[in-house]
Amino acid sequence: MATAKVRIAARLRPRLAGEPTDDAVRIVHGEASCSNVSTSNPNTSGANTSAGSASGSGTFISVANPRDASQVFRFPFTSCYDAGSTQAELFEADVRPLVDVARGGVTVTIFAYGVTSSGKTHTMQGTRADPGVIPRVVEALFAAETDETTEVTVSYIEIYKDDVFDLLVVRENAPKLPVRENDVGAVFVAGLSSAPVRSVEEFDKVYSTATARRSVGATLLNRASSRSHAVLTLSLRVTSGTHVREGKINLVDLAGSENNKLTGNDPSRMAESAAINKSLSVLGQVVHALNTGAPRIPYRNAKLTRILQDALGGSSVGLLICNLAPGAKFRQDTLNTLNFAVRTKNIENKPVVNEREIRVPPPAPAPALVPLPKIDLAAKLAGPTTRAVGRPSLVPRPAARSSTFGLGAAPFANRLSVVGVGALKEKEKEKDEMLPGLSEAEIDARISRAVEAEVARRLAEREREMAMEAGSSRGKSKSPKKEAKTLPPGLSPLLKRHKDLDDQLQARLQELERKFERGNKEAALADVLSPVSKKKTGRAYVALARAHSDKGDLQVALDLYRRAEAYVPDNVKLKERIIEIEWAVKNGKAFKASPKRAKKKERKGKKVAEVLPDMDVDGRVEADGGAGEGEGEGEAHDSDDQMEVDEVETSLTGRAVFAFGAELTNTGSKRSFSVADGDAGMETPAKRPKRGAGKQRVVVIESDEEDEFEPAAAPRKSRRRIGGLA
Ligand SMILES: Nc1ncnc2c1ncn2[C@@H]1O[C@H](COP(=O)(O)OP(=O)(O)OP(=O)(O)O)[C@@H](O)[C@H]1O
Repeated sequence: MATAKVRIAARLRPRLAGEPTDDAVRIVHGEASCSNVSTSNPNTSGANTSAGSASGSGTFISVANPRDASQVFRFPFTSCYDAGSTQAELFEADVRPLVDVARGGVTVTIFAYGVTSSGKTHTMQGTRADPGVIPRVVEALFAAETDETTEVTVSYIEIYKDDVFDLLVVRENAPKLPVRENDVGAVFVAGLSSAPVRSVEEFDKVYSTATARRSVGATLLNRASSRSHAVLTLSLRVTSGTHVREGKINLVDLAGSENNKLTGNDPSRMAESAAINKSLSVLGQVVHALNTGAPRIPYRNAKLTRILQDALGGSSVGLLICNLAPGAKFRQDTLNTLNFAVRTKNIENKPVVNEREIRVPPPAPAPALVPLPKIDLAAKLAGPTTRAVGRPSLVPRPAARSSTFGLGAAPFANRLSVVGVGALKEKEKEKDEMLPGLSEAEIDARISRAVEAEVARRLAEREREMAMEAGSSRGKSKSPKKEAKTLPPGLSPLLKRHKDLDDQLQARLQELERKFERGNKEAALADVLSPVSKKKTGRAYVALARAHSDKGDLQVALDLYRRAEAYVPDNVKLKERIIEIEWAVKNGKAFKASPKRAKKKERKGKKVAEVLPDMDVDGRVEADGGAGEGEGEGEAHDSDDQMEVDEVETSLTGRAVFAFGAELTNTGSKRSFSVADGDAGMETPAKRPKRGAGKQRVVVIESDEEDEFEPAAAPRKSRRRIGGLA
């Protein structure tokens, strides 16, 4: 399958009671021409003649610049839904086609993104009276009239404060689940349960029970605000004749980015908010890294991005629904959301079709001279002779959580299956050597005896080993006998072996978790510091790292730079430095940092340095738009307003330019843009014209292939929030 870009649909929610009416954010149906919309266009919403929604090259979202009323930003997307749009319209135009894609054996990920209270849950879940994407997808799956049989299995997780919980089990019994990667690199949630559903009603039951477990809380902006990201996965197994296709639909309701000044969050909500904002920030970094072709994509920096890895630059087909809240109050958030959408739009996935043939075993040829053996069907069904048919699934299948042996069960099962495979091979051998005339039951009985003998032999061997180990450690251990006595009386050797394997596995897992915790300690500390403290700490580490790097002590420098990264995770320049030093260390090369520039305060006076505390990776103060190395993206993320840093970046020429996606992508044609009324908008703040001076400028933030670029201008932006360490 060819590459597929992530599709974007933007939806503006209606004004809620009490919200002021203003035109800060609008969907403009220009020359919207549904007639010229082709359904083959990857970002086309299809024929949609409703006044409530629109698609086509003339439709755009218009947002007045929050800092300069004379500017209007335009975001031309081909799927734009205004406040009057219905759930059915969005579903029919943008979602239903993807249901068919999933039925074809592809993984589809649909995620709702937007500021808190922008309508994500309404869009994904909806209400009984006005169902959203999720119930409609399920209905479409079961309503499909086809000769194929579709089996649907549901799993449902929430990511709450960067921990993954299974929503299909009651919270008291739901431990945090680890996210793991299988040997082909597919990410999965280990120990996640799933439930087969055979009808809309069955799904409804499972879904509504699980949804009630989701973490929801009231904020000033939303009485029922989602405090977690929720990922509902519908796994499809479509059988058509001798072919099976395995597709998946991930339906993601992200928690909304939050501005704590508006949400009025209390301390516990603030902690949730920090986790939400951090994971969304990592999502932004992933998108940015993909767009800039970065060598390392920071999927691992948050569980959310690890889980969505396949949807972002992976093998799935993606649809991003951007939910927008109307009005000037949310204008900055709206710009951030649209900025994110523009960048996401350029991500290319390489969808993979999971299809295989069911191999039906050929009928055994009848022996010419030998009488046909009598087949004991019961023994055949009960015995260990069942053989796997066809290739293994391409979809990772974590161990079922229902096992009484918990995490230890999987490896034990594997060991047993090793015995089983051996037995099967023996069976084949035996079968070949078998005198004709033996019945299937007799063959199976022999096999069973062989398997039992093998199991008994291995257990005895293991027992002997354990006895020897116990003997050799008797002198060291205080009371080995006592330890042995702690085993439940009458525990069979088989169960003992289970326990050993369980213990070994648990110890290994704990060791891994400890390593992971150690690795994340800095990040955890960084989470609780204020933005200013984070920056200061990051700066201190950078200065120290620089000193070591100058001394040629690169390994220590690298370690310190990495620690700095935990405090300023978005600093592009710092990341680059880390990569450079990693390379130097790996290849045994010397590393020479660029010479330090004069500090800002030395150049412009101390006062300026104090009010512009941004610095580069080596601890230098960054000039305000001055020539230099300030290509790093905004780094001054804080939990209140972290996405603001995406708005402006300093170009290599020292001019402020948009970071609204298009110019950051690796599609050369979108890198540059001009300014409507001269170059004024591109200048540094000192050179900017006064607000409102002259005619209104229109800035087109991104363009679809069919859209023409219009003049652009830079938004006014407090540069103090931006510069950063790089
Ligand atoms: N298209 C719509 N039509 C009618 N009401 C809507 C629409 N979109 C959102 N709403 C209403 O707006 C409010 C906020 O919506 P919702 O809870 O879906 O936001 P959210 O983005 O999921 O918020 P959070 O991130 O805080 O969970 C709700 O009362 C919801 O019913």
